[in-house]
Amino acid sequence: MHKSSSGSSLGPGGLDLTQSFFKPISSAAPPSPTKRHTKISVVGAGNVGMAIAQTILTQDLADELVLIDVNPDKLRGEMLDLQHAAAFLPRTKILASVDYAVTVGSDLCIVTAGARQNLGESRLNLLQRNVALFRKIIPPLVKFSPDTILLIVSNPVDVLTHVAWKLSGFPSNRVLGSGTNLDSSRFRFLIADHLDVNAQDVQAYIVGEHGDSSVALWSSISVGGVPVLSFLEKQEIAYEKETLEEIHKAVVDSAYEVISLKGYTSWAIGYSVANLARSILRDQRKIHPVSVLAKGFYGVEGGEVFLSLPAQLGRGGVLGVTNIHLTDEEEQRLRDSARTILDVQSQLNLGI
Ligand SMILES: NC(=O)C1=CN([C@@H]2O[C@H](COP(=O)(O)OP(=O)(O)OC[C@H]3O[C@@H](n4cnc5c(N)ncnc54)[C@H](O)[C@@H]3O)[C@@H](O)[C@H]2O)C=CC1
Ligand SMILES: CC(=O)C(=O)O
Repeated sequence: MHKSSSGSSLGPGGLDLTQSFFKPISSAAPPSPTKRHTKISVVGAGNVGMAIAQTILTQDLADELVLIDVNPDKLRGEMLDLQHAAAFLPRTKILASVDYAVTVGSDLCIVTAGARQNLGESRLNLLQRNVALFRKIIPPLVKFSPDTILLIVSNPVDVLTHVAWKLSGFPSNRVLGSGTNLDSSRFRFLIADHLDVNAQDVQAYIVGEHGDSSVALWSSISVGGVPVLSFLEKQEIAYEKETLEEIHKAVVDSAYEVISLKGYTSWAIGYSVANLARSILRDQRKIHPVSVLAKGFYGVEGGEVFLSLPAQLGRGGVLGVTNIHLTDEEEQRLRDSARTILDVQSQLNLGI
């Protein structure tokens, strides 16, 4: 007997044995109409797509998980490898295809397909190669799931989130990029390590570009509810501005270092994106630094630009942007980061 990818139990000769194994209970209540069936599609079954897929499975975030890629052998291999873990995981139907029809009715589409950085290469350098792919990826996703939320991960993530927004024709609340959710986790890890506390007790945001021009919001960092910089100042404890700059530089250098050591980054982005998927699909209304349409927030003007700001996420996608107090210097750095992205974006002619 084998279990088909559609989930039915087939005996020899294709005989459907489901009815023989189970006597239906006629009085059993039908499935609750309030329990939604949740479907997530992941485009790109590479290092990042598979790290996201496996985290989604272990965290029980979807009833149905779909993988899409251009490489059918890799795709089927990955699908089978995950399906073979069924006995150890919450029940999730796993499908894979090169045909986007399989994504129909997805609640969330996560795009990880595309070129990744070579040793020392910047994220922005990937732009032309990945825009060409997005022209093939976004239209069929939209066709089969017109009500979906698009979560972009491929780099350069901020510009590609803008491209996905344009190509989809969706309202901006339904298109976001994973942005600096990952950078902020790296930041929290480094601060926690420095202070020997738990990273989950550190509230700290990196905003702006997911890349070299990102901005660390030092003025709003708190640990266990204690605002760190004002605490040090009140206690007259001296700290070096250079130490802060070094921690931010370590965040910016993180991806370059991991890529130089193992060739790509995957586990942290897997957890980061699964964390976003949970907030969206379970309507958690949590605040995450993610790439959103930033025009008009924090003095960002001069064009339609996506970059990371602390945003509240729920079933409707991006519900709002929180109004954290920024120092003049932080606000200026954020505007500079927006300018960096806009300069790159201005080289694109999407013709949309
Ligand atoms: N935003 C973030 O924080 C992060 C973003 N990334 C980015 O994620 C992307 C993927 O990285 P990896 O998974 O390491 O690369 P990878 O090379 O392992 O996987 C890319 C996958 O995309 C597939 N692909 C190529 N063209 C496609 C198309 N037209 N349709 C569907 N699939 C297609 C390839 O067959 C491959 O399986 C890169 O752009 C990378 O820079 C990586 C880590 C973190
Ligand atoms: C590759 C990448 O964008 C990252 O790990 O931050």
